[in-house]
This record gives sequence, structure tokens and C-alpha cells, in this order.
Amino acid sequence: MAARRVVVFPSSAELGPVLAQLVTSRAEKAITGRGRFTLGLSGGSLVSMLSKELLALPDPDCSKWVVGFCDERLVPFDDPESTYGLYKSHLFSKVNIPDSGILTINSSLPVNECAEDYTRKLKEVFPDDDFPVFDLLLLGMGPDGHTCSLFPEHPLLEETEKIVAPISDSPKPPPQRVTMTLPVVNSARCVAFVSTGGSKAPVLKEVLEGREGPAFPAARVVPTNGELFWLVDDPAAASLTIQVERPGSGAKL
Ligand SMILES: O=C(O)[C@H](O)[C@@H](O)[C@H](O)[C@H](O)COP(=O)(O)O
Repeated sequence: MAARRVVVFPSSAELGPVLAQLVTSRAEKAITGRGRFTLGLSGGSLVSMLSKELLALPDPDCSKWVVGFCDERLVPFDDPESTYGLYKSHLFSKVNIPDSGILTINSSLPVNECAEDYTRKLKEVFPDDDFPVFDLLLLGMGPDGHTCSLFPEHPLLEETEKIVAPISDSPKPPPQRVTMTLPVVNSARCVAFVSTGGSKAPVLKEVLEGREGPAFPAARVVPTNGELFWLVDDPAAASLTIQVERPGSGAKL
């Protein structure tokens, strides 16, 4: 495991451009080395931040990107809760990611079949890997410590074989979702959490500094061979006592 880097910015306005720099630098490295860039996306506030920052780049070229979802809500794509639907309107419709490079769930399937179908799609894209090795996964964390659709004390946290798992009792609505499992998340070359706002301060401290009781799902994200970044703002970092990085503007990760 590479060292975990906790990088703190005054606000999301300063964090955003550095997130875009991280994405483009890992994309460039992946495309140079392997001819494509595999990226896993999450929902929540990341959708608008990432879309805004990527579209602010002078000439984003996403023609060699393959994009999947770290988790997805089982709702039709035109439902406002659909993570794919949000990315489509905010980002995919405005950049040149080929349609064949966007790995969507089939939202018309029942949840178990949907997870199997999405597993097949990932296996096609990563035929040589037991667990898909994404170049970069972008994750969020809920105030309960969940990440992807991996919720505290849920049996899915112990999954060791599946690539994608169905969940039909998500404590956060909508209840039916599919999610990457921890073995996939921890196989990535680089994982970056983006977490902002004061509501995250108590849980961020317990995730990064430890707690009594079972580790939160977000704390179980420890890539085996990959990099791990926590990109946070001052309000989210308010309770931390560990050493953090505070880069100036224009920082490169
Ligand atoms: O599927 C979901 O319900 C959301 O995508 C969720 O998992 C989100 O990623 C976190 O709650 C962090 O969200 P924020 O970054 O908006 O706080």
C-alpha cells in the first residue's frame, strides 16, 4: 500500500481544480501506459464538482476513457435519482467519451440480475483481472461512513468473491442499488475520496484516526497496491489531529 495522503483545502472552490488535475494526470499516465483510462464514478456532490472542473479545462479529450459507476441506484435513467442520468446531463453530453466507453447498468432488470449484468459488463472490459483494476476510482462518503453502496454493519462489507453486489435494503433511499465490492475498490491503482462540509467532520475523524467499534466502510478502503487520497475541505477536516497536507493553489497530486 502506498502512503495515504490527506489533502486539505480551504473550500471546495480550491479543491475542485486539484481534483481535475488528479483525474487528468492519472488519465495521461494510463493512456500512455495502457492505451486507455478506466475511471469509476460516484454520485452525490461529486457529480456537479467533477463535471464543472473537467469542463473548465481548456480542451478535455476523453476519447480513450472507459467510465463505470462505483455504485448506481436502480431507477430509470431519466429519474432525478439516477447517477448515470445526472452525469449524462452534466458531463457525458458535453465531452467526447465514446458511448461504448460508458458502462451503465440495465435499470429495467430486477436488482439481482442487474448486478449480474453489470458484473458481465465489467468482466468484458477487464478480461484479464480477477477483480477489475480501475486506474482511478472517485468516491464520496456519507455522514454515516458509507461509501459506494457499502453501508455500516451491512453483510456486503464481507463480500470476497463478487465484483458487483446487489443491495435491496439500502438505508439511504432508493433502497435498490448495485455496488462495487470492497475487493474491487481495493484493487484500483488510485482511489480518491472527495468529502466536503462540516457534516462530515465527526465521521472523517473516526475514519482517518480510528474509532472504537467496527471500522466504517470508508475506512476499509485501503488499496492493496494503489494510491489513496482524501481530498477534503477545512470544515470536513475541522476535528482532525493527524498531519495533513495543505497545498497551495495549482498543486499537483
Ligand atoms: O448513492 C448515493 O446515495 C450517494 O451517491 C452517496 O453515496 C454519496 O456519494 C455520499 O453520500 C457522499 O455524498 P456527498 O459527497 O454529496 O456528501
